Amino acid sequence: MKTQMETDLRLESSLWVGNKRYLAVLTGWHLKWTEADKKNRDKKTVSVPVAEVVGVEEGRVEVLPHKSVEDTDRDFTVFYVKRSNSRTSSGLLWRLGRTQFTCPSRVLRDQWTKHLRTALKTHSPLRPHRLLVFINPFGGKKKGRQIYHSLVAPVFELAGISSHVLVTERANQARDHLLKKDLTGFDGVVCVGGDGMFSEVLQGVIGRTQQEAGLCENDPAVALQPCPLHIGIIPAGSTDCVCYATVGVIDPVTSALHVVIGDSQPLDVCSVHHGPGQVRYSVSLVGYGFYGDVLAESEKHRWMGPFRYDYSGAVVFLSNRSYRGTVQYLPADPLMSSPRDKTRCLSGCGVCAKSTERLFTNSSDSGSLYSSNSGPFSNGSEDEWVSVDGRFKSVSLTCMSSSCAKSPLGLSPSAHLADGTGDLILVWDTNPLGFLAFLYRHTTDQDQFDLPFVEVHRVKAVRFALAGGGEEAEDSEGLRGAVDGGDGAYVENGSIAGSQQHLAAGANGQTMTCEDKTTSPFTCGLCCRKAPAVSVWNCDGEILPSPEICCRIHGQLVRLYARGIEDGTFLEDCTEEREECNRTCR
Ligand SMILES: CCCCCCCCCCCCC/C=C/[C@@H](O)[C@H](COP(=O)(O)O)NC(=O)CCCCCCCCCCCCCCC
Ligand SMILES: Nc1ncnc2c1ncn2[C@@H]1O[C@H](COP(=O)(O)OP(=O)(O)O)[C@@H](O)[C@H]1O
Ligand SMILES: [Ca+2]
Repeated sequence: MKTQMETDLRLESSLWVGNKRYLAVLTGWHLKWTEADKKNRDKKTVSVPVAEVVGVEEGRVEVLPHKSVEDTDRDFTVFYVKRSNSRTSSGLLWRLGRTQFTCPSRVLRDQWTKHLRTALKTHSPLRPHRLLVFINPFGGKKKGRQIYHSLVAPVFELAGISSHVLVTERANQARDHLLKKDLTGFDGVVCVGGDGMFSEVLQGVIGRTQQEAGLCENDPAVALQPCPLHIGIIPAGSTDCVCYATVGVIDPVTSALHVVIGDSQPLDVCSVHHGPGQVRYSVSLVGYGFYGDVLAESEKHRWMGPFRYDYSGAVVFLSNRSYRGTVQYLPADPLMSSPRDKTRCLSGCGVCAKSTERLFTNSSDSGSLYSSNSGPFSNGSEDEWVSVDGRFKSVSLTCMSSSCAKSPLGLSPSAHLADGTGDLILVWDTNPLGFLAFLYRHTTDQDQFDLPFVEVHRVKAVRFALAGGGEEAEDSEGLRGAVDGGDGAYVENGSIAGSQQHLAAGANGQTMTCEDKTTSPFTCGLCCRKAPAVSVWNCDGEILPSPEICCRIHGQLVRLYARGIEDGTFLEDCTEEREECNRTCR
């Protein structure tokens, strides 16, 4: 049955596109045009969801590279999202589609443009009108400014968005701006840069929301307030993992189009408490051991650009370190999903939708996946925690798949963007070949968890402590956890004598000079034969000063201008008529 709104907006006319006549129809939800003078079976219909119309302009208009308007009074131009199936990435590339229509009269032209604009307002309530844009001019290959001005700004302009652009002059400027300045009138914040830049915006937006709600964000027991400002990411960094995992491609135009049509993707956030009053937020990687060491090493080679991670990855791999520690985790409900279930979180994901229901319809949860009596930090829940200790090559926690160009399926391919859980990946000490196999599997579709020294758990919270309360004086294989796998062959590499200096460095967050005068404790595995006993935490590309942390996943704390990864194979089935499709074509 048609709704009143659909009936009111319906418009049907015979229009021209070039020298062909089309029957154009605007219903409540779609704009369609079908060739009029063809036999039935040759007829092609182009169908664009109103939600994916970017803008409507009078005249014959071109946009990229520069806007030009040929002002004729019977023409109008529609700009919309057009998909192309990119073979190199997991999602779909979006391009700006453009069709110029000619009407029989000016009156009809004005009717079309008016109806289309009304339909846009009605169907896309989240389209931004005013955006705050931060550009990191030094991210990735240092092309942030160019990317924004040549590819993104014209799309924003076409969609009638007014943008306030700030090119940052120092690290943390975007975060401080969001924490302190007047943000009235902005619908969203866009960051042009990499994961580090996104992380700044994340800290700022979450911090500001909690300040305004009068909540203490440093308290891991507090249910944080979801953020009202949407965040858009224009990828111009090194790893660009948050963009890749939420859109499926690294492409500034695709991301700009998600912003202008007001797409909305909720995202889980992990609060990482790393000392009294110290909190950071992460969405992709909280990693100790390998990923911490790679980040620490890579900071010395920033001049290499994105390649610094490959270089540092190889250096750290060759240094063959492992670290002792105690990991505790609070398992998530195993009936909801599992990190080994081989499903993927795609646009319109059912698991995330169930989580939205649980989060926002159950009032006793007061906006949190933790009810008051089963929360990880409330009294009486200690027995729900699982504890393992031993020697690890790497301990990682991710709230989402963390896919990126290096690893197209990511750190945890079945993780969900918005299910209120994270995946904890424990890689026990093993021989270098085993660890290389683990790393290598990230670049293929082989299961990196199907190895005897790897385990993965879907969790709501995690705690990490140095084994023996930070006293790294003894190194006992007896501390090894119950899970078998690592052969302990390289235990001597982590032997402690002589490495106290490095332990102090890790714990205080200071850079110290090792006995052999290297500048960082993280390279001493190569230069002084005695590896440090303690690694650092990599929190979305930021080194944390403390090795002892406590993490909690906050379900759907922020929203991005994105819609999750669109499944290209699905699209192939429904390019003609997309009426029934509520996933890719919504
Ligand atoms: C043998 C090939 C191994 C490939 C292993 C690929 C694993 C990739 C997992 C990537 C997870 C990414 C999570 C995102 C982290 C970002 O927040 C964060 C900040 O990004 P930004 O600088 O863009 O702001 N990025 C990072 O911390 C970088 C982590 C990257 C790790 C790459 C490791 C490469 C390893 C290469 C090993 C080579 C072994 C060679 C043996 C001879
Ligand atoms: N103007 C600036 N100068 C120096 N550092 C900056 C500036 N603006 C942002 N940053 C910092 O640069 C770091 C890396 O930025 P990012 O955009 O993530 O690039 P990349 O992906 O190459 O690391 C971020 O942590 C951010 O805080
Ligand atoms: Ca999640």
